[in-house]
Formats: sequence, structure tokens, C-alpha cells
Amino acid sequence: MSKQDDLKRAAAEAAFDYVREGEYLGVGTGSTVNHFIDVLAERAPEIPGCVSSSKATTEKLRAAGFDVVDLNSAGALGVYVDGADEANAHLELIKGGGGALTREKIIAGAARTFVCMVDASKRVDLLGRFPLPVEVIEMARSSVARSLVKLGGEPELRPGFVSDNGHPILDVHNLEILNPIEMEDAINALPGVVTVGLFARRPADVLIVGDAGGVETVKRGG
Ligand SMILES: O=C(CO)[C@H](O)[C@H](O)COP(=O)(O)O
Repeated sequence: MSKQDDLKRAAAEAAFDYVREGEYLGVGTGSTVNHFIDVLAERAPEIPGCVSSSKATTEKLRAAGFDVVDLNSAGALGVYVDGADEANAHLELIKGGGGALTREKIIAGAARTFVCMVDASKRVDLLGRFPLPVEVIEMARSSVARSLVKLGGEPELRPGFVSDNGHPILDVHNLEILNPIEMEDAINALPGVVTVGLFARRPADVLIVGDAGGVETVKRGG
């Protein structure tokens, strides 16, 4: 395992403390989440099942022996555990590097507690160094891209990629995100945008950071 993988695994182990037995668990997507699923498989909590944010996560959860149910049948969701591409001090995030941003935002929005795991390299003062993913309806790809340029970004079509929902993704480079809530609202308002990977209206509640010196847990407003 690489050093960064060790940090992701450490964050995933710490995130396990938030799993509540008897409750459905929301599970995100990505390499940090894959470590978390490994931890789940090892510790085998008594949960009725999981709500998954992607086909890849569903496959891995099922292979580990967990039931995966639709969000509609899970009822109110307790905890959602996921990774992120960037996190600021307010626990606002950029997500969607793995392309699962739409389902991730839906599940995060439905959950009581959103637990986000990152390695220390992902903590930033200002969001936006990581290209901001925007999932769009195919016919709106160019018009949304022009609007994103007007907002100061440089959108690039993610090559050869289609989301689990069947949509392309624009990765927006060099966007100055001084006010994440305003930027999220502005991009969401563009016709044809399915989801923007800014999680400012629904930030994490708990950020677990794997660092060389150990794991740090940061709580929103705490
Ligand atoms: O938002 C995501 C997927 O859509 C991931 O959480 C994000 O890309 C982080 O991935 P990783 O844990 O592999 O670094």
C-alpha cells in the first residue's frame, strides 16, 4: 500500500465508529470508500443493508456480503460515509472525481449525518484547485460550458466518461470559489446542469482526516 493509501485506510477505520447497528448505511464511492468497505467486511456490523452511490460501490458491497437497497425503500437514512476531492475549514467539499456526484449528493442530502474521510492532502483553504465536476444533460453540454466560462472557469469534457445516470461530466479548471454556496447556486441554476460537485449547501458534518501524525476528526461548527 502507498503512504496515501495508509492514510485513507486509517481514516476509513476511524469512520467505522460512526456506523450504527440496526440502521441502513449510506456508502459513497472511490478509493477511500473502498478501504471503508474492506473495514466493513472485516468487522461485519449488524446492519440491515446499505444505500449505495454507484454501481462500483454496489458491486463491492454485495461481494462483501451486504444487502444493497434503493434509497426509496431505506426510509430515513442515518449515516452516510464518503470521501472527497477537497475539503475546506467549513467542511464544504468538492466531490465527483469518481463521477458519482449526483447520487452522492442525493444520499448526503437524505442522511442525518454525513461523515467524510480524506487524507491530509485534500484539506485546502480555498476550494477549486481540484477541477470542479459538473454533470450535465448531453444536449446542454456546450451551452453549460459557455456559461461556466462566464463564471471564470475553464470547463473540459471528461473524455470517454458517462456517469451511472448516463450523462457526461465537465471538469471545470481554475475556478475561483470564494463563496462556495453562491457558486453552487449559480451553477445549479444553469439549464441542463444535473449536479455540481460543490457540497456547500450540504457540507460534511464530520471530517475524518488521515495524516502522517494520526487521524484527526473535525466536526462542523465544533
Ligand atoms: O466524489 C467522489 C467520487 O465521485 C470521491 O469521494 C472522490 O473522488 C474521492 O475519491 P478517492 O477516495 O478515490 O480519493
